[in-house]
Amino acid sequence: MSFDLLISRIKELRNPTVAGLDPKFSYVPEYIRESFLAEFEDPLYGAAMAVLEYNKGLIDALCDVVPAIKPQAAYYELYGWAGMKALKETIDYAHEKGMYVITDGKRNDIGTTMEAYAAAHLGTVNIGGKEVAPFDGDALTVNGYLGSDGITPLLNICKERDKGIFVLVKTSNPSSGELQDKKIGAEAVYEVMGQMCEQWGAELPGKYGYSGVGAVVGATYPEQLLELRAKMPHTFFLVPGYGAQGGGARDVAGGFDKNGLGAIINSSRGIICAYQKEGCDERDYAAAARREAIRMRDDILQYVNL
Ligand SMILES: O=C(O)c1cc(=O)[nH]c(=O)n1[C@@H]1O[C@H](COP(=O)(O)O)[C@@H](O)[C@H]1O
Repeated sequence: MSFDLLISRIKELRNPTVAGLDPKFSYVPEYIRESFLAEFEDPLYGAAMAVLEYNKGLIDALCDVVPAIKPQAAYYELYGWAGMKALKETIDYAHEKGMYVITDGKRNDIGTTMEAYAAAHLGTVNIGGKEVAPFDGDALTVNGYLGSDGITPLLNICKERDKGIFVLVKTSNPSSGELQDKKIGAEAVYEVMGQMCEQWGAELPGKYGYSGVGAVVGATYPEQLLELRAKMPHTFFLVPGYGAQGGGARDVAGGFDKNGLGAIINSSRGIICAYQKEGCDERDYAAAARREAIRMRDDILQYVNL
């Protein structure tokens, strides 16, 4: 009921990073796109299956180096029901290969509806007396700005099924300060949300000192990352914004504790589009992703005592 599983895998591979699987169709190598679109009459189905093939190649190349993947749900919803099938099969395939899965859904709603999101992504649904897990990710990104009603249903499921959540605290995007930096008394909105994460997490303690309620803090705000690390000692951070959004290894260093734990750094385009950046043969896309994942790991480990 915490991030113990994720942290164990990070320690085992000595790699505090996660590969974001945000498979925009133009990132999928042309030879895969063409073959799947030719095979299936329904373009949405063909596209979704091409994405799945691309993801499997990436997972095969990354699974012994990178502890986790973070599929971003938007890129699967894009292909309708077939995209949902691709998301589920991506999650299952990553699990088969020993990877931890953070479903990036940024879900939020009022209590009863949030229960449905929680059951869909982390829990089970009872159908005719049988408990079935629809997506079965290990963790889910969520928006906590609806307050406790939107978080409590997740805590129950995290407790029962050993899952975790990452709550948006200080996001990486340029306009995140429009609301998140506003002051409530002496504190910024993101600090208040950070304290709420610490409180929610008290119900889900973990053996490394980090609870099952994590926080999203962007690599593009290194000062806030450092500040929040000190103020949120029991909250594990998911740190997006490395690479394509301009964040570097020095920027993310403040997210870690003295044991080299406390954060996992995400790169999506940087890893999955590495072959385009390298300008190598598109058939080497998975090997290029692996090279970039290793480079990223070594880059970050310069600043992290893991
Ligand atoms: O929750 C997230 O993962 C997230 C939060 C945030 O503040 N900023 C952010 O970029 N993300 C996600 O992290 C990924 C970043 O992708 P790249 O910029 O390509 O590495 C995307 O899937 C974003 O949706």
